[in-house]
Amino acid sequence: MSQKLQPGLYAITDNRLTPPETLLDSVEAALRGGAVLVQYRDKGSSSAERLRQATDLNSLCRNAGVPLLINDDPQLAHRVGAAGVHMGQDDGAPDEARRLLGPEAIIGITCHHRLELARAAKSAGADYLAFGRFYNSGTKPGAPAAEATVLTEARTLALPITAIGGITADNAEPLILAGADLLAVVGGLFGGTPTEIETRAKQFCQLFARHHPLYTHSD
Ligand SMILES: Cc1ncc(COP(=O)(O)OP(=O)(O)O)c(N)n1
Ligand SMILES: Cc1ncsc1CCOP(=O)(O)O
Ligand SMILES: [Mg+2]
Repeated sequence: MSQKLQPGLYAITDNRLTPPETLLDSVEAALRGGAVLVQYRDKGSSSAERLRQATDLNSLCRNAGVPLLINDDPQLAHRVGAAGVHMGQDDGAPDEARRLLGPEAIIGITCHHRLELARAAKSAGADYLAFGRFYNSGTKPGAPAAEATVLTEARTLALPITAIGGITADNAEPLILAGADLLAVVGGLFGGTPTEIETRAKQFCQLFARHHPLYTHSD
């Protein structure tokens, strides 16, 4: 792994499953359950609402000692002092995000199922490479499909590897065994009560404890 990132559960928020009224309680529950990284992903809210939510989430995550990344929006990450940003292939230039956010920032890049995108992401200064979707996803049904073998192949790039897309505690094990360091999860984590979210997060952590050689988180 890297000094910036620990292996484990990567919790991603969602307008539908973590609406503004439950956002903080839901993320707090995921953190209690052992999430090691959080992404604020909001495709629907106004920029004022996004600023408010990102600011609140940043305080929550900072207090928990867990990095918060902002999806798509380096400017918002900079404005709230978040730990970094996640960028897709159409979300702008990673080197501009790096200039804005600085060398310590965490920049993750979507690579779909393609190693050539992963190589380019590494050259562009990515801190992790994100592959997926691995299973059917209610959150992003149209995302290109990937096979677990790409996780194993990407190990040669020597960067932390994230898997995403339809992941639940029941189907996650093969992805960790294939080489995922982080499992990025929306629907398999959020929704329901804080107790349910915490329980699901703990189930992911148990999988990491069992199968990831570098997993150290303890509760
Ligand atoms: C960890 C992680 N991996 C992939 C994505 C997808 O990013 P992108 O392709 O830009 O799609 P949107 O999330 O912006 O719809 C992600 N957000 N996080
Ligand atoms: C953002 C994204 N990119 C590829 S699949 C996906 C959605 C992840 O959400 P879920 O865990 O609910 O499938
Ligand atoms: Mg994006």
